[in-house]
Amino acid sequence: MPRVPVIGITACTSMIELHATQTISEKYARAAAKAACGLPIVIPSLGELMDSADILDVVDGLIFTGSPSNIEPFHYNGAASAEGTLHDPLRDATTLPLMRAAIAAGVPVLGICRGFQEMNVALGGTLHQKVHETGVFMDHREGKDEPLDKQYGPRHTLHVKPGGMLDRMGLPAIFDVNSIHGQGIDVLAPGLRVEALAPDGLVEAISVENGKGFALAVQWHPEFQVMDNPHYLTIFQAFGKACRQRSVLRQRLLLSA
Ligand SMILES: N[C@@H](CCC(=O)NCCCC(=O)O)C(=O)O
Repeated sequence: MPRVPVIGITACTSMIELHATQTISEKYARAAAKAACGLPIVIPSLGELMDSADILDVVDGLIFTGSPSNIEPFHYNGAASAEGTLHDPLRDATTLPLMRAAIAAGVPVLGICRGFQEMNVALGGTLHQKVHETGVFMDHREGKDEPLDKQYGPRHTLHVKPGGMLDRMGLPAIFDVNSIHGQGIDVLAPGLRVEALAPDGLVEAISVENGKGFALAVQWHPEFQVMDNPHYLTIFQAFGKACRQRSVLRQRLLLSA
C-alpha cells in the first residue's frame, strides 16, 4: 500500500511572551494536506542542531514557506539591511543548507515567497532589498491595513515562459496572482531558470535547470485559498505527485534494505 508522502514545512522562529517558538502559518499545512495530499510535518529552524541529511531521510518533499522576515544580506554579499529590518538567523541557518541539500538529492521542493528567495540565495543569487525603491519595479507589497482576502487577492498578471515547468503543468500563458513581498530577485543564481515574470519584469517563478527532482519556487502565494484557485491548485497537485513518487521510491528502498 503506498503511504501518504511526508511533506516538511519550514518554520520561522519568534518569541511568544518569554518563549522561543517555532511557527508556521496554517495555510501551508492545509495546502500540503489538502491540495498536495501529503502529511505535513513542521521542520523547526534549529540551525546546526539538525543535519540536512537527517531531515531528507524522513521527508518526501519540502515546502519552504513565506515569512515577514528577510534573509540576512551577508548570505548574498548584500549591503547591511535598513535599521529595524526583521531577520531570522536561525531560519537562514536551517533553510539555506537544507535547500541546497534537497536540490542536490532530488527531494521535491516548493519554495514560496521567502522560500523562493531562499532558493535563489542558497544557489548563489542576490536580492533587491526593497523592490519598490529600485525605480524599475512596481510596489509588490500588500496593503497591510486591508482585510486578508484583499491582501492575498489578485494583484498583477503573471507571464509564464513557454517550455518550463509551469507551462508543462498546463497553466495558461497569463494569469493573475497575489503579491506580498518587499524583496525580489536581482541576480539569478547559476543553474536556475526563469519560469515566469510580473508585468514589470520582476522574476516571479524559478526552477532548477536539469534538476534531479521537482524544484520550483514562486514569489507569490499559491497556498492561499488553494482549493478555490485552479491555477494555484495545479502547482500543489504537481508537487504532491512528485512527493508521492519519491515516497514510493523510499518505501521500495526501505523494503529492499
Ligand atoms: N520578507 C520577504 C518575503 C515575503 C513573504 O514571504 N511574505 C509572506 C508573509 C507571510 C505569509 O503569508 O507566509 C519580503 O518581504 O520579500
